[in-house]
Amino acid sequence: MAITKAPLFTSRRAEAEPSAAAEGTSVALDLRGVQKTYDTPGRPQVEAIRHLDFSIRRGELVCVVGPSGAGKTTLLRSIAGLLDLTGGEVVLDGNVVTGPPEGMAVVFQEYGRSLFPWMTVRQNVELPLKEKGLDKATRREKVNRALEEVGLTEAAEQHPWQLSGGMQQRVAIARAVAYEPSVLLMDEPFAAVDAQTRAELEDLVRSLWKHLGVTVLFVTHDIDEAVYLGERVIVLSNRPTVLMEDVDVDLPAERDQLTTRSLARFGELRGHVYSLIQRAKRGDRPDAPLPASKGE
Ligand SMILES: Nc1ncnc2c1ncn2[C@@H]1O[C@H](COP(=O)(O)OP(=O)(O)OP(=O)(O)O)[C@@H](O)[C@H]1O
Repeated sequence: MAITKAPLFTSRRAEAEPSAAAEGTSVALDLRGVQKTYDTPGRPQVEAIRHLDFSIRRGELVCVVGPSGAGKTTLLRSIAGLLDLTGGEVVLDGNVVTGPPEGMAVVFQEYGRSLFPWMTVRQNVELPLKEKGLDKATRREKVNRALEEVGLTEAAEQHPWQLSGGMQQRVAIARAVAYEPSVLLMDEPFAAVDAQTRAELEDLVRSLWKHLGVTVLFVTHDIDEAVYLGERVIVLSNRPTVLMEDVDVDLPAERDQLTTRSLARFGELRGHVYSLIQRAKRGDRPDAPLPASKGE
C-alpha cells in the first residue's frame, strides 16, 4: 500500500487544502521550500533536508516526529536561525529568518547545559528579559508570573543544581515563556527525565499552551507524546527529509494522561503515526515510493 490517507486520518497535504497563508489566517511560522545540505570539508556533502513546506498558525501546538537521523534537529536549528539554509526560507511573523530571531525561544533537551549554575532560578529566568532591555519592575513581575505558571515560586532563590531534573526543565520552560515568544521551539525537551516527570511536564506544556496562547513547535522521538500533545503531528521521511504526512490530531481539547491515552481514537492515531514512521524507516517516501512488493 502506498502512503494512503484512510478516511479516518486527515492530512492537510493529502487533501490539498489551501495553505494557512492562502486562507488569510494568522500564520506564525511559514517554511517555504526549506533545504539544507551540510558541507563538510574533505568529506561528501550530507543532504539533510531535501524539501519542507508547512505553516503553523498562531496559537497552534504542532509536534514533529521522524526516524532517527531524519533531520529533526536540523529542521529546528534552521527554524531558529542557527544554520544557513541551502534553499528556501523560514518566515516568522512575516519576516524572513536570517539569524536567531527575537520572537523565538528554544527549550533544549539538555537543561543542565542551558541553565547557568552560578545564577539562581530567578536570575536564569530574568536573563533574556534583561537582554530585551525591560526595566527592573517589569522583569520582576514577568519572572514571578512565569515561575508561578510552572509551579516554582518557592524555588526562585535556589540554584539549578539544587533542583531535580524535572524542576530544572521547568526553569528552562519558565525562562522561555517569561520572554513571551511568538513561537516556542522545543527540541526533545523531556527525553532525559523519568516517565512520571515526563507525563507531568507534558501536561505543563499543554496547560501553558492553552493558558498563554503561545505557538509551539515540539520535536520528539516519542510517538505517544506527539499524539498526546499535538493538534497536528508532522511526520518526516528518512533523510534527505521531505514531509511524509501532516496528521490532524482530532482528540478532545481537554486532555489528561489517563483518559486521553485510553481513547480508541488515541490508539488509532498512534498506530497511524507508528506505521508512517515504520514506512519512513524502510525508505518509503512520497518522492521515492518503494516498489509495490516492498510496500505494505
Ligand atoms: N554539522 C553537521 N555536519 C554534517 N552533517 C550533519 C551535521 N549535523 C547533522 N548532520 C547530519 O544530518 C543528518 C540529520 O541529522 P539531525 O541531527 O538533524 O537528525 P535528527 O533527526 O535530529 O537525529 P536524531 O533522531 O538522531 O536526533 C544526519 O545524517 C547527521 O549526521
